[in-house]
Amino acid sequence: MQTTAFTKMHGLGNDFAVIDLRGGAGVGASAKDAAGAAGANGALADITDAQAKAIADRRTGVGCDQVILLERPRAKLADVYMRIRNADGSEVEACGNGARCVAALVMAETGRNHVVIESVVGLLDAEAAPDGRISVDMGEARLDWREIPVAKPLDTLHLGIELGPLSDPVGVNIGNPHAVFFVPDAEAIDVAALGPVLERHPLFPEKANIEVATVLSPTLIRMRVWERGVGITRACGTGACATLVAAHRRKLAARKATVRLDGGELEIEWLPDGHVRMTGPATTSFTGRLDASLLG
Ligand SMILES: N[C@@H](CCC[C@H](N)C(=O)O)C(=O)O
Repeated sequence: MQTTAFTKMHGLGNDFAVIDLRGGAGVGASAKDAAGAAGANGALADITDAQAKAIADRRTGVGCDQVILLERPRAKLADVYMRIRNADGSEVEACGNGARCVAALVMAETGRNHVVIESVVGLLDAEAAPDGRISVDMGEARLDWREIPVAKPLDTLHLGIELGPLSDPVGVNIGNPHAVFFVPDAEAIDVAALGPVLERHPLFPEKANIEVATVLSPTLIRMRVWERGVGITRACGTGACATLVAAHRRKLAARKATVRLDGGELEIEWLPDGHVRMTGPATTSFTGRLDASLLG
């Protein structure tokens, strides 16, 4: 029986099961090539919420924060189409660490050091940096209350909600919704207790990723994250982008800074055109095959 292949990858410990649904032809192949290719996952067209959740399960599945699906691109300029499912099975719009991992895979496949990833939020340009890290243009940071989104008209620089030691976050959308709380000491915050309550706060109709950040200097920010649909993760690329944008909007940081996460550091720059550039590592851990019971 044919089983489904996956690649286990991570960006600073935020880990993924990457499943290739392109029909085995790889990047740049024509539809004819794809149809004729004996791809490992040729028969698999999609996975359900329940299957994604089973794959992500750390006790009985592969174990990961997100399941990432690679599909054939829709846009002419793109090399690959990326879809993202959180560990709870929900499909979401963006994943920064995942984008670097997908870029690294496609770069290895094509031999190019510049690739374009398509997703539901648009086209993301990715480049290999000389030191081996991957730099991705994550698109424009969106700041209007409707774009976060929040439930009512508000200045997103001061969302005004509070819970315990956390208050008045900044709202930022980097393809997905984030609420960034600034605190004197991020290490002292009980993210595991506060994160799930804030994720589901009525102000966030699509829920939100919750960041707790301490600005250590204008170019260094410590950030911890509670990811929507997952929980605490060791790193969140879009969360790091949102944190830098929020810190700059609050006049706490420069336009370019290092964001220090549990799993390591990302360089983030909010460019004058409104786009956010994220630079960091992408690591392949191993390849494997899904147990058929996970797709049952
Ligand atoms: N780990 C990601 C973000 C994944 C999606 C997020 N949990 C959401 O629900 O929006 C990253 O690196 O950006």
